[in-house]
Amino acid sequence: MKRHTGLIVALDTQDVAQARAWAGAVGPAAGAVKLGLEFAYSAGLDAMAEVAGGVPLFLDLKLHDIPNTVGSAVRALSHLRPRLLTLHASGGRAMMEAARKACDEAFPEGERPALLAVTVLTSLDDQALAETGVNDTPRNQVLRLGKLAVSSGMDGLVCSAHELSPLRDALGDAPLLVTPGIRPAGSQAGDQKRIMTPAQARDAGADWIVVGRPVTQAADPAEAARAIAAELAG
Ligand SMILES: O=C(O)c1cc(=O)[nH]c(=O)n1[C@@H]1O[C@H](COP(=O)(O)O)[C@@H](O)[C@H]1O
Repeated sequence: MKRHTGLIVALDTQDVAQARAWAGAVGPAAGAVKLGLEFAYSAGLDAMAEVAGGVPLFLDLKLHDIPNTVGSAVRALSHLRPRLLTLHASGGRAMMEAARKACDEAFPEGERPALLAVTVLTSLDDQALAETGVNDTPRNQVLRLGKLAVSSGMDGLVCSAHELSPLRDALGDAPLLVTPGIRPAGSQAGDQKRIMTPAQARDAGADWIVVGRPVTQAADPAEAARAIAAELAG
């Protein structure tokens, strides 16, 4: 199946004016903008909806706590009306089910965010994952957590593009698969370990790619976002 792959730009900054300027610049090329922990802890949650403006908001708060706390946190976020919301799959089944229930109860039908379970961070390679006590490859751990997350009611997963093909084989077309760790040819990997280019991620079956620094640190972020959108459409 030929799949449409959209671009999400990660606006990682503490500066509200900067985030607003980036959102305006990349908005025409991006299907959504992502605001995460750095922005939330500095500018606050209400600034997130304001900064996104008319662009759909990916609220990347990576919730990870006991079920009661995560469920309550999801309820407390409902006024922000994000399109996508993250939590950690490693929080376990009961935590994800509590998030699902809270989301279904607190958000009106048709305005519920897609709940995305983060599997294995794209900054982890085999060795770094082993140091956390997981004696398996990132690929197998992503598959394990991905199956758990989908069977716990999650709408999709955050994973690296390297795991897309085994996830599609195991879980089919339905789950939204969202891949950070995307680096256009020639750009710096930085702290990302499991990386692919936009076109490679598209061909492997991503619904969305998430790109931050290669866009926001470019001389012309609007042009960088346009070039990635063009690569995805090509
Ligand atoms: O949940 C995420 O969005 C996420 C998960 C993950 O495994 N890896 C990852 O990089 N991210 C986020 O995706 C963005 C990637 O940014 P760049 O590395 O600058 O392109 C950051 O905002 C990360 O917080």
